[in-house]
Amino acid sequence: MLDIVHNSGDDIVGSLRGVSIRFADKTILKDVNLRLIKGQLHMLNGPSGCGKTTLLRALNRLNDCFDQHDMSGSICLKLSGEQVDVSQLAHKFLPLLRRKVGMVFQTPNLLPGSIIENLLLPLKVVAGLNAALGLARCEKVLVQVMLWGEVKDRLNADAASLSGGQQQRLCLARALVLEPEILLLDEPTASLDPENTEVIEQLLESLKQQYTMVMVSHCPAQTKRLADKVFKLDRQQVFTC
Ligand SMILES: Nc1ncnc2c1ncn2[C@@H]1O[C@H](COP(=O)(O)OP(=O)(O)OP(=O)(O)O)[C@@H](O)[C@H]1O
Repeated sequence: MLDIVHNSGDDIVGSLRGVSIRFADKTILKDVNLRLIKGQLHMLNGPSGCGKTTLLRALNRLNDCFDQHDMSGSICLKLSGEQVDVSQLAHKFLPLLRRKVGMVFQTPNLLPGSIIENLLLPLKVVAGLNAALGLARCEKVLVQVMLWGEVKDRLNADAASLSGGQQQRLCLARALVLEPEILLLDEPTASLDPENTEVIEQLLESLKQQYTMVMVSHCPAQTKRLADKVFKLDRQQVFTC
């Protein structure tokens, strides 16, 4: 079913048409059609194992990392003002796609190293930026994720010494430092206590206008607090609420 929303074409930053995804002989999603609207937080809900993470990963082709994966249909994203058919992108463009479509995972997955290295390394490897140029950008994103005040005096400390909530904010900063346009968030508060969950939720609320977000959540209250649009996944289909 096509998501019928009367948005001007300019507002649509993503269109999935007839997307089906299989792992080996198991169909996970079948003939999915949906639209992503600029600056909105789109929430994916649904029972465990229904394919929420699989759908997220399709948007930046992370499912390609797994064997026996097969996808058909088209996923068009508007990136840097141009329509890109993600499903047809050659492998050599995937690092650029993943830079523009950043992802934050359920549990913080920091790189081994210091706080600042967690930001400078992706900047160097993915964006080719040297440390001198990168530092200003690191400060900007650490401010953006409300972490600067807590880490500015210990940027060279081991990132693993941060609390769980701080680590998750650093993971968000690591995605933001690459200047993405779309953010994929896979249950980003699942491993956090209520206090840290609230901090991350405030943060996501503040990022809404600047980024188009697609997020997975199992929590109805969180969905109510954050979502501009809800997609419910069930029995291989996606329904717009
Ligand atoms: N790399 C993979 N190889 C084979 N099967 C996979 C792979 N990734 C996911 N699956 C299968 O696809 C189905 C959907 O998984 P997915 O992780 O997308 O569900 P989910 O809705 O995010 O679940 P949860 O809410 O429990 O995190 C599951 O049956 C899972 O076992």
